[in-house]
Amino acid sequence: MTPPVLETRDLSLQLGESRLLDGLSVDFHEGCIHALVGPNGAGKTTLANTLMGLRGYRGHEGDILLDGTSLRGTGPDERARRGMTLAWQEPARFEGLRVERFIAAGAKDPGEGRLRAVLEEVGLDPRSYLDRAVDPSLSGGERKRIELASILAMEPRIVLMDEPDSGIDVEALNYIFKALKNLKRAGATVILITHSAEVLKHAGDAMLMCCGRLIDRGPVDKIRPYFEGRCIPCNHPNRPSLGEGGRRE
Ligand SMILES: Nc1ncnc2c1ncn2[C@@H]1O[C@H](COP(=O)(O)OP(=O)(O)OP(=O)(O)O)[C@@H](O)[C@H]1O
Repeated sequence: MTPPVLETRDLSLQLGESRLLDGLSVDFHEGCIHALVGPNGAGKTTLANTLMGLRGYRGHEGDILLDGTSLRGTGPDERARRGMTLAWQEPARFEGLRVERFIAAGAKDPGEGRLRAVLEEVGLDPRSYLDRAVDPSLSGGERKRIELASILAMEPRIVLMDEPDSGIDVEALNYIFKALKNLKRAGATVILITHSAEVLKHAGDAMLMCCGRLIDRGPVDKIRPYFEGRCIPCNHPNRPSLGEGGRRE
């Protein structure tokens, strides 16, 4: 495997009383699609926010390295400049901005031909969408696809995607899978947060998180039992099958 592009070393994040990340050491590689899975509240989005250096997530212990260099002291703008991008569960709206300008804003090549191509790549007809406003008149799925188009246009090195399939119909999902394949082919590192066994199939490896910790990591088949209700035992406080002190009954 190639050296890691992005890695965390003993990464922990305490917010108030809660330890949201707890000693996470993980690495992410060029041209790989890494799935990040785990139950609600496991800390997946928190990890994505921390990797991206968002406000409120920078007071962590441990380190995050990009190309072997610590990202300590850098914010999301600097990380974006170095090729990192995050697609949220609920994409930002940038109310009123035209789709064309929204996509062009971060595009490596903001030429109209490229903007049209990325819209087509996510299955949206540029003739119908380039002039639309990014506002509530777009459906949730349309907004999500437009955000994905904007990410493709950025030609990022590292893409963090939080549940790219949520609110997406079957046809659109196929476009997302194609876009993932293209990102991988272009050498991007994709970190895919998902609750879907279908999406998991498109990853090269998977990481199972729970309670802010890395529980297991390996080929997708190793992690698949989690999706079949056969979770790897851990001390998740919300598990009904756990007795006092977090032990299995
Ligand atoms: N800013 C915050 N302050 C305090 N607690 C937080 C904060 N952000 C998240 N949490 C808590 O941290 C835990 C992890 O949340 P996170 O959103 O990272 O989980 P997740 O694995 O992405 O879950 P889901 O699958 O439900 O999206 C949750 O218990 C959440 O309530």
